[in-house]
Amino acid sequence: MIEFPRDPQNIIPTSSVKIVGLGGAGTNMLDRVALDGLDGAELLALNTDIRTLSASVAKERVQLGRNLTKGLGTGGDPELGNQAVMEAEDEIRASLKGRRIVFICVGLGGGTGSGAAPIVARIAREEGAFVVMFATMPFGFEGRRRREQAETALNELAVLSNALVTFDNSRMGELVLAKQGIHEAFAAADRMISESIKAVIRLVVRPGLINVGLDDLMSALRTTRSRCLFGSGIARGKDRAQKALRNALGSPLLDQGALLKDAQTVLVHLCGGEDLTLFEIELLMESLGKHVPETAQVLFGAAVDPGMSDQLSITLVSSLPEERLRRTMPDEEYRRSTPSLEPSVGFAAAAVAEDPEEAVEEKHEPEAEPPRSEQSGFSPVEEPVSPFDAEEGETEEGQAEPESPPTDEKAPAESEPEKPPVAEKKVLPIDDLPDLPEIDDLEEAAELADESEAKAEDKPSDPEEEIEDLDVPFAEAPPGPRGKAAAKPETGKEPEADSQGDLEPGSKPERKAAREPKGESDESLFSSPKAGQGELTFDSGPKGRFEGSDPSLVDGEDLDVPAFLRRKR
Ligand SMILES: Nc1nc2c(ncn2[C@@H]2O[C@H](COP(=O)(O)OP(=O)(O)OP(=O)(O)O)[C@@H](O)[C@H]2O)c(=O)[nH]1
Repeated sequence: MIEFPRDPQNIIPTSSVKIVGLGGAGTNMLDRVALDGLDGAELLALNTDIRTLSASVAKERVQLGRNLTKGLGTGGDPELGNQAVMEAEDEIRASLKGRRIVFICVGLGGGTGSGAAPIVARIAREEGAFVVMFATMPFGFEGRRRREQAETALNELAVLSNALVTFDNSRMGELVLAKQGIHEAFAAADRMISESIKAVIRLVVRPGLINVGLDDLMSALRTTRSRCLFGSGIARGKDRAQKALRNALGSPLLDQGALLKDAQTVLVHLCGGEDLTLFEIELLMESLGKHVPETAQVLFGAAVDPGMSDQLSITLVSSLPEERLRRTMPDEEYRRSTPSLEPSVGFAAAAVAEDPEEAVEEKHEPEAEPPRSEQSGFSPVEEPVSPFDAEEGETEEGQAEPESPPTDEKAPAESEPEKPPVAEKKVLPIDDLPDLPEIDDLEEAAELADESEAKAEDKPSDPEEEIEDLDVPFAEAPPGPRGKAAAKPETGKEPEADSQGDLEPGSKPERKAAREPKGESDESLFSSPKAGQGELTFDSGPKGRFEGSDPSLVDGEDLDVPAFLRRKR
C-alpha cells in the first residue's frame, strides 16, 4: 500500500471553525448549511432584522444596530449596515476569538450585508482567523443600485478576506427552471453555496490521506477580484469515478468544465469509502486532465471516510479573474448548451477566438449572448429584461448572437453580428415572471419608482411624446384609453422604445400611466390628430334589434333579444 504523508499540523479541528451568516441572505445560507448537516462547526447569525434573526437555526445570534434600526432591516442602505455592525463589534469579536478559520456568508446588494461584511471580515482577521468569504451577487433584475452596492462591497472584501468566493445569483438561477419562482432560485443558490462551504470545510478540516491546507485553498481562490469555479459530484457503483467527475463538471459554475480551461490553479479533493482504489484516483485525474491546462497547478487531496461506504465524491475548486471570465468563452457548441441568465455580467462572450488569450486581446466590447431558443436544456421562455439594462451600458449588441463563429479573417471584436430586430425579443408572459423577494418588495418598489422618476426627467416633457414612447410595449393591449398603443406598430417605430425597459409589469411605463391624471391626458390623446381611434360608448347605441330591421323570429322566439333575456321570460 502506498504511504501518503500526513501532517497533523495541517489539520484544523472543527471547534476552531466558525461559520457566520450575515444579513437576510447570509442567515438563509447559514440555515441551509445547518439543515444540510455539518458536524462540529459553530454557527453565528448576524442581522439587523430581528424577525429573520430570531427564526435562524443558529445557536448564536447577534442583533446588529439595536439602537439604530430597532429590529428592522436597513432598507437597503449599506451606510446604515455599516453603523449597525459597529454597535455590536464587541459581541462579534468575543464570538470570533480564537477561531482559526471563519467562513462568512453574505448576500451583497442590500444594506446589512454589504455595509457590515467588510467590518466583520476585519474583526475576524484582527482576531487572527483565516477568512473565507462566500458572497452572492444580486440577480440582474434587482437593478443597478443593488449591483453597484454589491460591487463596492466586493472591492472592499477582496482586500479584507483571505479567500473570496463569489457566486452570481443569476448564474445559479440556471439551477432552476425559468418558470420557477424566485424562492426556488434562492433556495437552489443556497444549496449550491452550502455545498461549497461544506466541501471547502471538508478539504481543510477533515484529516485525509493527502491533506489540503489553507495555503492551498488560498492559492486556488485568489483574493483578487475573481469568480469562484466550483463543482462537486458524488456517485456510487460501477464507473463511479467517471460519474462523480461528470457530476462535478456539470456545476453551472464550471460550465461543464469549459471554464477550467483557463484556470491556473485547481484544487481537487477526492473522498471515498474504504474501498477507494488508487486505480480510480488515477482514472479520475486522467479524465480531469482533459479539462485543465497542462500548465495549471493541480493541488490534490484525498480522504477516506468509512461513512462514504461505496460512494466516491470529487470536489473541484478554482477561480478565474473576472476580467478573464468576461472575455473567455466556451466554444460555440458549448455555448449553445450553456445558457447564461446574466447578460450584464458577460459570462457568454460575443466572439469565439480559438485561443482565449486572443479573445482577451481583441474583445473589449459588450459581449453577446446566445439566443435562448437555441440553447438546450432550458425553457425557451425569455427571462425578464431589467428596466435598467440600457442604463447599465447594455446595448442591444450586447445581447446579439452571431449566427456562426467569426472567421479568421475578421477579428472577433470587429465582426458585426447580425442583430435580431428588437421587436423579436420576447418578453416573459406576466404569469411566468418570478415573484420578487418578499423581504423588501416595498422598498425595492420605492427604489424603482425613484429611478423611474429620475429617468422621466430626461424624457421630453410633452405628454404625447412620452406616451408615444411608452406605448410600444403595450402593443397588444386592448384598445381603449391605450388605443394608440394598438395602432403603434403600424408607425414602424419600435426599437427605441425597448431601451425604455422591456416592460416588466410595474415598470416605469405601467406605473407612470397609472399615476397619470386620467381625464386630461386621455383627452389630449384623443383630441390629437395622431390618435385616430375614439372611444366606443355603449350607452347611446341600440340594443338588440337594429333600428328599422325586421325581427328574426324563429318558432316564435325573437333571436335579436339576447339569449339570457329570452330564457328569463
Ligand atoms: N442566495 C440567496 N440570495 C439572497 C437571498 N435573499 C436575498 N438574497 C440576495 O442577497 C441580496 C441582499 O439581500 P438581504 O441579505 O436580504 O439584504 P441585507 O443584507 O439583509 O440588507 P437589508 O435587508 O437591506 O438590511 C439580495 O439583493 C439578493 O440578491 C437568499 O435567500 N439566498
